[in-house]
Amino acid sequence: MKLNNYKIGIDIGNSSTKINLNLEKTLAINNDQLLTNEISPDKLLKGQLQTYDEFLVSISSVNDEQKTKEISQKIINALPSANVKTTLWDSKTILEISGLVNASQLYHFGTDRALRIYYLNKLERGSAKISCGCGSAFTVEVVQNGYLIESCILPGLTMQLESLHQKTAKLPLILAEQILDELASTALFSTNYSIINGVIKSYTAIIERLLLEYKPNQLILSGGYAPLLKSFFANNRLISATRSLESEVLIQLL
Ligand SMILES: Nc1ncnc2c1ncn2[C@@H]1O[C@H](COP(=O)(O)OP(=O)(O)O)[C@@H](O)[C@H]1O
Ligand SMILES: CC(C)(COP(=O)(O)O)[C@@H](O)C(=O)NCCC(=O)O
Repeated sequence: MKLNNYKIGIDIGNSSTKINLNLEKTLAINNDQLLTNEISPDKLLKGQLQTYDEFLVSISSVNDEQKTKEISQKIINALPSANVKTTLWDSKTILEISGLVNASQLYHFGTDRALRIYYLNKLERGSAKISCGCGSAFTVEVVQNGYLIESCILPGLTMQLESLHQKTAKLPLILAEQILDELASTALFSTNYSIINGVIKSYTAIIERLLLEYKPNQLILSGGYAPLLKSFFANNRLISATRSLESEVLIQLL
């Protein structure tokens, strides 16, 4: 008899953990909050628990072993104890099964990057495909015809905004969530305008350059800041924002 499976993808980033529930929805929970509070089973599955015989949990993490264990255990504890099967993925395994030709050069990559490369390399061949991870860090992966051909890592949006404030005497702290409101209300060339303009263009200029250089037929922004960054490109049909791409791929790996 076939078991009635419920699949859960857990993508543990540097700031937050994305919990994908059976490809139906994704919860994003701050790691510090996850570590200090219990997760109620109801928050996780809203009473759907009883209808499933088996929970398949697919986990990846860019954190150390201890933090990864603590975070995943918190989530697993919120599931019914019977029939929970977990798989913890590492970058080497993800890249090997991605079929990427130069996979063996990339085993040091973060698992989030390996999951995006896996996704890009399963798309049809020919044109370049590009992913940008827009989370704690901003990363770029360019895949074409089975090879990774470009890679960048730079500070993420919050990291840039916080470091400008913390490492200078006079620059204010701007929160990522305030960017659109602030741009709409601040005076042209104000300090806030200049900070936002500089930080956002550090990403959009890279993206424009990638579009020119590699002429991709898809450029996928993922991570929490993906929709915000996409809003700075007027109607570019090649650019999409999929916040929970990595946790969806984790479910596809099962
Ligand atoms: N699906 C989501 N919905 C709402 N906010 C999200 C989502 N995913 C991430 N975020 C938020 O986006 C910001 C960047 O986080 P994220 O992309 O998860 O970075 P990391 O992978 O480095 O942890 C965080 O404030 C996080 O809470
Ligand atoms: C680059 C990263 C910090 C991005 O992490 P994130 O912003 O998704 O939390 C992470 O993928 C990582 O630690 N990578 C290891 C080095 C590498 O990918 O080359």
